[in-house]
Amino acid sequence: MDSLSPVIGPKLVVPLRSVRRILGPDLQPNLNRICNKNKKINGMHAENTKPRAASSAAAIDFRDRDWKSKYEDDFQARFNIPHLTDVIEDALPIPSTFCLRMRTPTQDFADGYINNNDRVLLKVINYSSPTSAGAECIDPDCTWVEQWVHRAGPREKIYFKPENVKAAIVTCGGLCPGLNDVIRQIVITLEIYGVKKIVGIPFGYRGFSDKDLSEMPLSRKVVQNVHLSGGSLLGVSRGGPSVSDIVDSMEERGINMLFVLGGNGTHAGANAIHNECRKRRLRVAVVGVPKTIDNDILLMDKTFGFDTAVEEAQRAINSAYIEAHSAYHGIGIVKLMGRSSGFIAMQASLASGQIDICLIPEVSFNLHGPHGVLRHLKYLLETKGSAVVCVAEGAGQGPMLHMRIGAEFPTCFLPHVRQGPMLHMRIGAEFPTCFCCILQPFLKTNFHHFRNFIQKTNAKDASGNIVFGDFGVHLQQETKKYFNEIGITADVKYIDPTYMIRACRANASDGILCTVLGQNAVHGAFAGYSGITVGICNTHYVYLPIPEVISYPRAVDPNSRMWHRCLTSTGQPDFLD
Ligand SMILES: Nc1ncnc2c1ncn2[C@@H]1O[C@H](COP(=O)(O)OP(=O)(O)OP(=O)(O)O)[C@@H](O)[C@H]1O
Ligand SMILES: O=P(O)(O)OC[C@H]1O[C@](O)(CO)[C@@H](O)[C@@H]1O
Ligand SMILES: [Mg+2]
Repeated sequence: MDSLSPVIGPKLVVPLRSVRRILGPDLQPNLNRICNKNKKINGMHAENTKPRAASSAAAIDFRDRDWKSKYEDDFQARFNIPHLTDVIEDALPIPSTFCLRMRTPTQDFADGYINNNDRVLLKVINYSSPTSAGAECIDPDCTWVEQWVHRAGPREKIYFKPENVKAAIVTCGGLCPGLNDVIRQIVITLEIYGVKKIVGIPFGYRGFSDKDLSEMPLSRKVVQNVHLSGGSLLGVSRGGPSVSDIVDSMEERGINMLFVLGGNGTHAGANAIHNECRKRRLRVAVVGVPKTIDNDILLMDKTFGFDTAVEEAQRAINSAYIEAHSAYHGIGIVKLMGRSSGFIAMQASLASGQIDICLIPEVSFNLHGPHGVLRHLKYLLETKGSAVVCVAEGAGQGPMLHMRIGAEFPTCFLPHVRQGPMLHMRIGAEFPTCFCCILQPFLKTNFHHFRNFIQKTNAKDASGNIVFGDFGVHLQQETKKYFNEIGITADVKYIDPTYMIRACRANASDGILCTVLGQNAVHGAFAGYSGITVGICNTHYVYLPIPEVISYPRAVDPNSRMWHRCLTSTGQPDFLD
């Protein structure tokens, strides 16, 4: 297959540390060598720099007549969900103690169990061409390939006797609307199975090691009304003890079911805890519930809290609109969360219909220059009299690099990533600039053209996440400066509702999502699964192996219908030279 043929797949954002992890120890020196070599040849024309690994070592040989069935088998193996019996041969099932039967059963009341072989289709669109908007294709012909994942829900056989269970719940990372709803449902469902020992670990993973923090006994009575307020009953934190210390602590406390509520960092921790438990041959189920208002977890329709955050953001946007609309030459700027994904900003802009410019991390833009954001603001003041800008926290931190693996990015560098997906990386913060020069001949966009990005801070939070400079403040200052310089009056108002959109109670749709996810987490643990997480795919609830949902953060696809709808709604041009 021609290495430059248009193979289109799902989009991904890969931070540098992930690139290094994906490359593996064998290929890492290549990355380093390319970077070092490029430092020496700095100044050379990009056209003259031939990448070492430009040839595509295709992951799939599409000439093989069986490639499709091989792909489907491989997919099935990847999405197989780990079970206690994989390592503990003598773990025997017992009939489920989860029962909704009425005291006087009627004939039409089904048990409601899920068969272990039930599956949900992950991708439901049959794209007829790689050029169809948002197409996710495996091969150049965009052949229909079935991708099935495990259906979530209660099983007829369970692998834990409720009287022997000590279940623990921990909430990690930042706050998210709905945490209390999930905690509540986990506790209620555990009690229906007959579990008596349920505890909360205070303040995230930290609660496993901090001797001053004691576990919180939980029962239906304790959690009955917790969903009526936001935050987490248990508290949250970033950073914390090592995985082996966490598992030591679990052994000491006799915890054999652990429910972990958190984002991609928390899930990486949960998977490591699951692996450590396996290594020690412990009969423990570790089940995650994805929590992130950023909606940056792969494969799911959405994560809980996201809808609420978008809804809360409406108030800030509406205030910005009123302020801007009521002022002479008013400009309202609203900054919303989204470290590496612009879902909140995009959806909030779409929902409000009041946004003129939406800036997200996944889409590069120039602030200054003839086609920059500031020039467009001037145009909006001249034509509309006011303007409202919605900016995601991670926007403007550096130009984005978009490459299709196989077609533009050498697949030999990414042996574990399937042919076809797009790479979206923030140059500088997530992708080394020197490596980028090497790839320049293959890139559609010349990243040298982008300028006026915010200064890198190099700061990290306790979990190792990059802390970005405040682009909202930067945009406000640059806007004021620009209009001052060109002698046009502009009344610039900046609203930062950052914590207000997440420190609130879940709305009704998130409330339902949390309820179902919490219940399914308990069903998964009792069914003997571990190292899994729960999610909603195409409106159905599923169990997924943790590594598959956190291999990189989910990002807005700049070629997706949704981003195009957002552009249609705002009417903004691209801000490229
Ligand atoms: N690779 C990892 N292995 C083990 N533990 C991790 C890993 N990454 C993060 N953690 C732990 O997971 C917890 C939460 O991580 P983090 O602060 O990144 O939040 P998160 O789960 O990604 O949620 P949010 O969406 O709010 O950022 C922290 O206690 C951190 O120490
Ligand atoms: O200030 P905190 O608590 O670290 O949380 C902020 C972060 O939370 C998130 O919403 C989710 O990780 C990020 O977008 C944001 O950077
Ligand atoms: Mg995270």
